[in-house]
Amino acid sequence: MIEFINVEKTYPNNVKALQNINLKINKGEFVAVIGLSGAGKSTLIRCINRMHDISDGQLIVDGVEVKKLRGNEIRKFRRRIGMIFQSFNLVTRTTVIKNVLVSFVPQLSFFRKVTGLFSKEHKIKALTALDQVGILDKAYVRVDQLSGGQQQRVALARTLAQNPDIILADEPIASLDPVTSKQVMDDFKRINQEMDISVIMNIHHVEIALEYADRIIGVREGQVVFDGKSADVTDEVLDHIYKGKAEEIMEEVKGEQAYV
Ligand SMILES: Nc1ncnc2c1ncn2[C@@H]1O[C@H](COP(=O)(O)OP(=O)(O)OP(=O)(O)O)[C@@H](O)[C@H]1O
Repeated sequence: MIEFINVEKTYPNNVKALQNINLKINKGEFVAVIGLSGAGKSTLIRCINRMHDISDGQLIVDGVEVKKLRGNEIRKFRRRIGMIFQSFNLVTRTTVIKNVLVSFVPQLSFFRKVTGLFSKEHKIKALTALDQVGILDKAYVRVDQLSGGQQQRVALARTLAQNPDIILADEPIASLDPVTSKQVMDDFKRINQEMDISVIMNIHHVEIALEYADRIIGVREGQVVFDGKSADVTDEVLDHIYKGKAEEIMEEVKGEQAYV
């Protein structure tokens, strides 16, 4: 379980990105975090694996208080939490399987690190992960020959190969077309359901969030302003989460009408 207790995050430039966050996310949940740009979605997700330190409160992941972890403990902790980014973060000049095998590097002996020799067991794990996201046939293809959706699947396979309990996804479909986005979201859903891996995703596409996530966390100005089932998200709820944006659009429309 992931638990936020009165979590606050203030960046060094004094921007208060998170305030008074109290949340409990159970194992196996599929959660979408939605809200305006700058609302604090990325910060909220990135505190979970300590890419960002919280400024106050407690963040507890499966009984571990994240801010108390030191050095090697942080590396070990992060191995249980996969992270998927909008930009895939792959080495595009090399093969798909090598990109997945990279996830095992921290576990290798010095000899294997230096020689780049992966064990048979690691190779089987990497191929299994590629099979789980439907791109086993691409294992020996160079990443730069794949489509955006296929590249995101490689990133997902690299994460799966670590055998994570939690996957954090920061705008995973932001640079994909609608059809590919659906395919990648289907992968996330299947992984969530079949492997019981919690998925916490920051996403701009509200309709997709509602279609795939079981739970929606709405963030506005660093605070949780909605936390409930996707099925309970009405237009009024969305107005509340995106308050301010509607007025801005109306002003823009008015401005354009005046121009016309
Ligand atoms: N490294 C940083 N240093 C200082 N301020 C930051 C930093 N990262 C984010 N912020 C600020 O914190 C606030 C929350 O940012 P965050 O990136 O979490 O929002 P977001 O909801 O994910 O936005 P987007 O959808 O545009 O990515 C914003 O005001 C942002 O400018």
